[in-house]
Amino acid sequence: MIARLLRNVCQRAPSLLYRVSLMMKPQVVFVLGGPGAGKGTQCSKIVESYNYTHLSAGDLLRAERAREGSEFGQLIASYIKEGKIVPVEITINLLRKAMEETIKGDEKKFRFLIDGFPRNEDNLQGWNSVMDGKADVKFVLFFDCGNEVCIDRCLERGKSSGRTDDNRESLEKRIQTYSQSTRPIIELYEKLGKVRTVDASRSVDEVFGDVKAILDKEG
Ligand SMILES: Nc1ncnc2c1ncn2[C@@H]1O[C@H](COP(=O)(O)OP(=O)(O)O)[C@@H](O)[C@H]1O
Ligand SMILES: O=c1ccn([C@@H]2O[C@H](COP(=O)(O)OP(=O)(O)O)[C@@H](O)[C@H]2O)c(=O)[nH]1
Ligand SMILES: [Mg+2]
Repeated sequence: MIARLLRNVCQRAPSLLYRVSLMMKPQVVFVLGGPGAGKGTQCSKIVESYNYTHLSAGDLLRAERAREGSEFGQLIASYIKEGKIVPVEITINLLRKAMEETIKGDEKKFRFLIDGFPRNEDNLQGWNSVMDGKADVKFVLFFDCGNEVCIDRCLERGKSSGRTDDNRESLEKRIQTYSQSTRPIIELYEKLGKVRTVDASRSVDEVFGDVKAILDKEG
């Protein structure tokens, strides 16, 4: 009797598990750090080995800027060049849509690396008002890197990136925005015990070694 019951449960387990996975709330890791700290590079490496979808807020904004007929193209272009942070109403919609489309395409894809967001108080408020209760922020993966290294990496990237903001003038503004607006957000999460910090000034592989240790521990 008990054996039959157990066999029944075991046979049904895969479908039960599948149903549970359908109900999974999106699990989010915010990926933060200065311009050029290596957020995008490390996210690309993470998705090769872990079950995460990488969403770069900057990439989504650049795509929206390039989209024909976008009512926000001009605004986004000027904010990016000036190193300012785009009003959250625009960014949060792009992020929400990207998350929804990912989950719609495959219900098992509910883990997200949200790269380069939230960058200021406005971003955080926008996230909380739109996503609160709809997604869990597991932790912030913080790529800690000195300003000089960040600037050098972006200038090097600027030789081939075609980005309008990988130049000295924009970079000075981006670094200022990072110090004044983004660092306080990281500190806020730090107080909640939600920041996992990696020394990002080392080689890509050394940095990734620490990232793997964090992800393996966090599950
Ligand atoms: N650990 C590293 N050491 C040296 N160069 C790096 C490292 N990580 C990334 N880079 C390079 O620095 C530039 C910025 O990296 P990227 O991942 O785009 O940073 P972010 O997304 O934080 O701006 C890129 O040209 C990238 O190839
Ligand atoms: O949530 C975001 C993310 C990016 N940006 C803008 O996009 C630029 C480039 O961001 P990205 O994350 O691509 O730059 P990175 O830090 O990776 O070099 C920023 O300086 C901002 O102007 C923004 O306004 N809101
Ligand atoms: Mg990036």
